[in-house]
This record gives sequence, structure tokens and C-alpha cells, in this order.
Amino acid sequence: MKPIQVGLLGIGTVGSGTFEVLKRNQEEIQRRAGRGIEVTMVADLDVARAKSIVGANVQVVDDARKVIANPDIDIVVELIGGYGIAKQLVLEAIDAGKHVVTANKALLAVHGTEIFAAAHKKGVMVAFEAAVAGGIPIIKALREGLTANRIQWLAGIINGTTNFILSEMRDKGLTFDDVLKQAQALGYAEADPTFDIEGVDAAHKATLMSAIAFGVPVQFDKAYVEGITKLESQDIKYAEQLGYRIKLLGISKRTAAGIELRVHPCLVPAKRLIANVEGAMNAVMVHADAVGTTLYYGKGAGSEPTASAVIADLVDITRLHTADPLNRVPHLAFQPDAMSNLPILPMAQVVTSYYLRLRVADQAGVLAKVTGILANADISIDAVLQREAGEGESHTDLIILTHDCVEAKMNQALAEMQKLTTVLAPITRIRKEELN
Ligand SMILES: NC(=O)C1=CN([C@@H]2O[C@H](COP(=O)(O)OP(=O)(O)OC[C@H]3O[C@@H](n4cnc5c(N)ncnc54)[C@H](O)[C@@H]3O)[C@@H](O)[C@H]2O)C=CC1
Ligand SMILES: N[C@@H](CC=O)C(=O)O
Ligand code: NA
Repeated sequence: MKPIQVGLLGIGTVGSGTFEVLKRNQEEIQRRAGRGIEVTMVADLDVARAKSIVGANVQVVDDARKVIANPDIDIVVELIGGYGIAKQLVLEAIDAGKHVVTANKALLAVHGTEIFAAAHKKGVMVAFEAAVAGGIPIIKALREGLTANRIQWLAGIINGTTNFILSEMRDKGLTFDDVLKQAQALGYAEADPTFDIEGVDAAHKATLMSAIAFGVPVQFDKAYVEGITKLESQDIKYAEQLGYRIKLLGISKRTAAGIELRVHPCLVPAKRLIANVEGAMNAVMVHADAVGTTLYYGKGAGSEPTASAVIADLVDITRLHTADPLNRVPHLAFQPDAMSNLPILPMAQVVTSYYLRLRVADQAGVLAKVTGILANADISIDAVLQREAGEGESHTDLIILTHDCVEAKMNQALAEMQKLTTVLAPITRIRKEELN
């Protein structure tokens, strides 16, 4: 049988890995797919660099639309990134009846509803394993492997750049900016690294996982997003003393009132496997009713790990493209007419526990006032740590761990505590999850 012909749009970090791994493992891949899979056309703005990667046997153009217009191309792989031209190209490829593979979580988290609807109407597949946690087959696991289950929550380290920054800062005492530069040089960071450090990239991925886990539409605009730029190294140290690690987590939970969808730094018990995921590695925990808790771990960024996921999608499409579209796995795991309208909850309605750090005057009665405010708000305390004031210091740090409470109550208690004259600086609040 004639090989499946693939057109690559963009041959940067992920595109070059995809080309290389497809070539290197072509025999093994063909034995699995039942058919050869070949990149026969590439579009990149940097034609010279693209040619140096693919050699003379592959046609290279600078206009992606030429790939889409080529009737011999069966699958278009979008590896340009962003919501701009990438969106137009993906929609045009669908319109031309091409199956699409993309690693572009930003595009799908924001415009997924429109893109999946267009693909469904046209009877083509849009596959996106590489868009979440790079090489980890988490989309496959959520969409197919766990299909018997009612999923209750998922929580993951789903941005390699920020996990790398947090690990290097903690272990080597390096500065934020230096580690970010390293992450960029290693090809982990997004084109705009603020997407990584402000939690946006993780929120894109959490949005996609949440849609697949709970059968709700992709709703990035409703996600709560907080990155790691305001984290202070002293909080990392205090958390360690209390038996926790701080990780940037993407979390989505099903509750009776709706779906929690949030990304923020989070204290996680140091004894959990996920707390020990270091460097650019990713890990996702999924808790479901039948199977219990499962954990998926691996490389979430980088050229070949991400290519591994792109190629898995190419193989899936190769196997399934002749199947009746109704027999294919739905894009978001649930049939399009069986999606749930459970709302995404505003952050004020989220229930979680907290780490609080207060810079307080070193005076008698301060602790009582603070704990009194928490008690009045019905927030119970799990642990308290008070740093001894140093010689000549008139202030000290008070660290409090709370049990679960609704975020609105905590906001109110924080506002009251902040008004105390003995509280000398803005209070640090970091959320905490036991993940059990
Ligand atoms: N780098 C990584 O580790 C991962 C990246 N991704 C996603 O994969 C996608 C690609 O990322 P990278 O390979 O890292 O980016 P990159 O910046 O290395 O590569 C993008 C390529 O697209 C080309 N390009 C830009 N505009 C174009 C246009 N109009 N027509 C044709 N080519 C064009 C650029 O010249 C470049 O070669 C993004 O959506 C990213 O979020 C997903 C998982 C991991
Ligand atoms: N910038 C992302 C790349 C993969 O999605 C990350 O750091 O995880
Ligand atoms: Na993946």
C-alpha cells in the first residue's frame, strides 16, 4: 500500500524531532501502523534551515498553504504554534478534508470548540497528544484507557519550564532569570516564555485535560491562572520544613456544583511521588472511581519526546482514517451530543487548604489575633510554625497551614488579617493539596 503522506507546517524544535524519529524508526512504525508514514512536504519560513534538516528528497516551501493545497498530502501536522496563522491553517486543512495533528495547546484550549466542530462536520480527525504533557500519552490514557471510569480529579505538573526553574532554584540556588534562559536554550520554553512562567501554558493543558476527563467544552477563559513569578525562595524553604514541596500544578476536579479548573503554585506532601518530579519532567495524577489513582510520568517538553506523541497520533490516524467517522474515538472522549454543561466554578467557590506566611511584629498576642480571625471564619488550623526573631529584629515570620475551606472565606479572613497593625507586609498565600 502507498505510504501515508504527511505535510509538516513548521520544522522547529518539535518538527525536526518528528522528521528525525519518523525516519529513524520507519520500519518499526510501519510494522505497527500497517503502512508507511512519510513526510513528503514541509513548509517553514526559514527554507534554508528546513532544507538542511530534511535533505533533497523532501519538498520544502515557505508557504504553508501550498502543503494544504497538495492533493497527495493525507495528514497535515501543525507545529508552528500560537493562535494566529496556525488557527487559519488548521481550519483550512480541515476544510480541505485533511486530518490534522497538532502540538498546539494554546490554539486548542482557546479555539478548540470551533476546531473540533469543524473537524466533526468534515469527518476528519484532529489529534493532539503532543499538546498535553509532551511525550506522556495522557490524552490516550484519559480518552481511552480510563473510559470505564467516572474521573473525579486530576492534578499535574504539566509545564516543564517552570518545574525546571523551581528544581534548579531549590537544588542549585540559581536565579530565576538564569534558569529561564537555560530552559529556553534547551527548547522547553514557549516562543513567549511568559506563557510558561505565568501559568498560561499549564492552564491551556489543564483546560484540554479537563474537557476530556469530564466531557465539558474547552473553556480556557474560565480557568484560574497563577504562575510562579511571585514565589519566594523562603516559602520553598518553609514548605520543606513542614514536609511539603512547592510545585506549579494544573488541577481539575468534579464537584456537585461544577468543575474546578485552576493552575497555581501548590504545596504537595513531600512523600508523594509527584512531589519528587524534578527538572523538565512532567507528571499527571488522575483519580477515578474504578481504577483509583493512576500516575503518568515522563518528558513533557523537548524535541524527540514531543515528536513521540506527534508520531503516535500519525499512527492512530493511519490506522483509523478509513474507519467510519462514527466509530472513531471522539475528539473530547465523549460524543459531541453528550457533552455536560456543568459550569466551571469561579475560584471563590473552590475548596482547598492553604499555606499562609505572615510577616508580624514580634509581640505577645499576635498569634492569638490571627488564629482568632481564622476561627471566626470557621477555618481550622493544621500546623503553625513561628520563626524565632533574629538578634535585634522586631519582626518574625508566622507560617500557618490550614485545613480545607472555601476560597471566598479565606479571602475574607486574609483581608481582615491584613488590616492588623501587627501584620507588617502583604500576606503570602499558597494553596495546598494533599492529593490522596
Ligand atoms: N518545544 C516543546 O518542547 C513543545 C512544543 N509544543 C508546541 O509545539 C508547537 C511548536 O513548538 P516548537 O517546535 O517548540 O516551536 P519552534 O519555534 O521551535 O518552531 C516553529 C517553527 O515554525 C516556523 N514557522 C513560523 N511561522 C510559520 C509560518 N507562517 N509558516 C511556516 N512555518 C512557520 C518557524 O520558522 C519554526 O521553524 C507549539 O505549538 C508549541 O507550543 C508542544 C509540546 C512541547
Ligand atoms: N513550554 C512547554 C513545552 C511543552 O509543552 C513546557 O515547558 O512544558
Ligand atoms: Na501527551
